[in-house]
Amino acid sequence: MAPHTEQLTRPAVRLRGLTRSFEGRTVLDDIDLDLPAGQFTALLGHSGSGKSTLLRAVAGIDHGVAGSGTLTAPERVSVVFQDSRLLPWRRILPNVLLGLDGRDAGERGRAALAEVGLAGRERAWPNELSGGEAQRAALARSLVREPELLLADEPFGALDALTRIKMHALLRQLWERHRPSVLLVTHDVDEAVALADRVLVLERGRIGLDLTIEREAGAHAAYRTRLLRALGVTEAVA
Ligand SMILES: Nc1ncnc2c1ncn2[C@@H]1O[C@H](COP(=O)(O)OP(=O)(O)OP(=O)(O)O)[C@@H](O)[C@H]1O
Repeated sequence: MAPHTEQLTRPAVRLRGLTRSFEGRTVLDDIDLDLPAGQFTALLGHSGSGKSTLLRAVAGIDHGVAGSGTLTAPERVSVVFQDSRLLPWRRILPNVLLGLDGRDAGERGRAALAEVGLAGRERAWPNELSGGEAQRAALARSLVREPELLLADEPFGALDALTRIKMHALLRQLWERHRPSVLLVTHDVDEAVALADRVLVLERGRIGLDLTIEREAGAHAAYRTRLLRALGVTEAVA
């Protein structure tokens, strides 16, 4: 996977006037959004605010949903979900390689597995992996396709807190190495601030806050407070 040094000027994704409704109820209301190439963006919002609907629209997998708008997105898009979606009847390497061909596919699959810390587990069955390992395999399956855009819908939502922290470090490391544009859907404010360079807050069908995250020591708490306020959340302990 060739790292590129592209400037953050050419948008990888351009959405214009995106509207989506279910049974007459508008979930996304005339959204315009540019995701610059190589940027790591997190999308925060309350449950039901339309985060997954927006991600599916960007992925082009919301056929049959009522709506309008235009989308420009790269050709190579990978999607990771909360559940690894590994096929239980295939070993890990064939799962990672699913639908790929070419003489070097096996080698690339092994390299991707090594990169996510699963070297030596190529012949394991999905049910032999822990939840965290299964998500590592899902990341390898995405990476081996060399995506220009990586869409992740709460990929760590089902993991325990410690595994989640390790996965955060892994995802950030993979992003730094390969620089795909990333859109990460999460409802975890700390996850958004820890990983992303830009955090969007979705509310009432619109992007209510568009926050650039500067990686400075000690800045995390201030971003956290600002995002919680935007979400209308009060913490029990100040
Ligand atoms: N296929 C569908 N048919 C009907 N309603 C839907 C459909 N998909 C989503 N919705 C509705 O659209 C709204 C937004 O759903 P969406 O899954 O995008 O929210 P979300 O922010 O991702 O929520 P969560 O954080 O709980 O996953 C919800 O009210 C949901 O019930």
